[in-house]
Amino acid sequence: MPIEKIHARQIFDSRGNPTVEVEVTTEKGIFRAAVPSGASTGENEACELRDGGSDYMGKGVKKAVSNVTSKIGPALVGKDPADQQTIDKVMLDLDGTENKTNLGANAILGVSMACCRAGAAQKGISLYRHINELAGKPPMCMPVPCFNVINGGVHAGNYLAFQEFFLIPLGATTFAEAMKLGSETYHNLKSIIKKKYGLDSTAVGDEGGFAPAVNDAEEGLKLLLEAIDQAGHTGKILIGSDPASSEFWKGEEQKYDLDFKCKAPRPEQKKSREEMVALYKHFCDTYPIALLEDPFAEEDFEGHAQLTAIVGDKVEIVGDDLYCTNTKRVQMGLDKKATNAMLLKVNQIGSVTESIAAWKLCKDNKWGVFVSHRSGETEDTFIADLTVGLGTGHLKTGAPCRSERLSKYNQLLRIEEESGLKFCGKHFRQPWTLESSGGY
Ligand SMILES: O=C(O)[C@@H](CO)OP(=O)(O)O
Ligand SMILES: [Mg+2]
Repeated sequence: MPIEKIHARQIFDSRGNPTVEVEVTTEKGIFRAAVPSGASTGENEACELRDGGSDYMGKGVKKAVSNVTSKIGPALVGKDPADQQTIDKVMLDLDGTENKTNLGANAILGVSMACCRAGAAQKGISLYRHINELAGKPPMCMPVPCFNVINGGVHAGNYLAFQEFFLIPLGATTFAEAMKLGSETYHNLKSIIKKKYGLDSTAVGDEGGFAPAVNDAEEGLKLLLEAIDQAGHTGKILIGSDPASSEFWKGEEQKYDLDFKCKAPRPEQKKSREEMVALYKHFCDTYPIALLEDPFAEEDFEGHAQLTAIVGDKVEIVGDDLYCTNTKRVQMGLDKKATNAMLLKVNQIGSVTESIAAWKLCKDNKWGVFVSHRSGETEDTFIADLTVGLGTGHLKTGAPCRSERLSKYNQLLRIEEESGLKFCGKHFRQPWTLESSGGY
């Protein structure tokens, strides 16, 4: 049942910016996918093609849409949607550039994900099972949802430098229970923030987490512990953070500026790499931290490696901007022992096949893979199925509120109900031994 038609349109993401939506038609129906977009983007991400000019503040995606309808569509009509590798290869060849600057990673990814859905329908199986087959059938399990409940950095209007603080409900026994732990703690956090900082501090950032006027990251960590305690879930929820530190790295001074958003920056908040290593070590020694993502800037492999050497046996150190879901960058990280995990964002690399390749490189080297949404999201739920299909064991897709975040969590509730797969929380820490969890 070959592809009959490929259509695309401009829709809007959760920040109100234009993005690409693609529809692939086969005899089985119409299969749709929408492309997310980041704010704290890595330098090495594949090209997100924007129109420029004055419409939509330059952020229109009409060119990418037209690349789908006028260039990609004609090249893929008649092809088998279940043959993901060929679909993606045709697009990469057509684009012909290293970074997808010709057609746009947003155009290519939209088609790639929509074809993946069409391929699953053609085989008559769920999307996560189709992805699992594309990946060579690794053991599957229900992932630990990492809820980003405090927002800072470039995602929020407070002065907090660190971008994300996660609740990691490892003590749950099912995905549904993990949702309960996350949701109850989120609501307790709201009441604590309201009492301490006032009602206006309960406004939320781009990913649905609160954006209180805390003084520093440590105050954020303490708020999480208080909320976990007040919710009655102490011992069941660990914590994590994505400082997204490329955003506050001052290259000219070789310093990390933790007051980069403050009107009156405090001199002691400008820290060297070594001071940052010491700060993270203090956090890991003092708080139940299971994961740190992008603790150092995107070219600071050395800072990452120093931290991984010290805390990597018990804390997952994840490279996001550092790798951009790109096998070449991941290989650099492997060679330098920079981290012990990679963040997987499908639009950083721009196709399903290349995302699976990055996952495989990590898996073969016993690294964790942490699947992620973008701060600009749509109601598309693709990453929920991707996480289960690859058996990555954890994902982050924001707070347990706002529909563009909940659409993924809700899809995982459906998958858990349909599949009966086990929740793999107990395997969160290194060594990463999903195989022993008795997955699918
Ligand atoms: O840094 C991140 O990990 C992401 C997602 O949380 O943010 P953005 O999409 O803005 O890059
Ligand atoms: Mg990140």
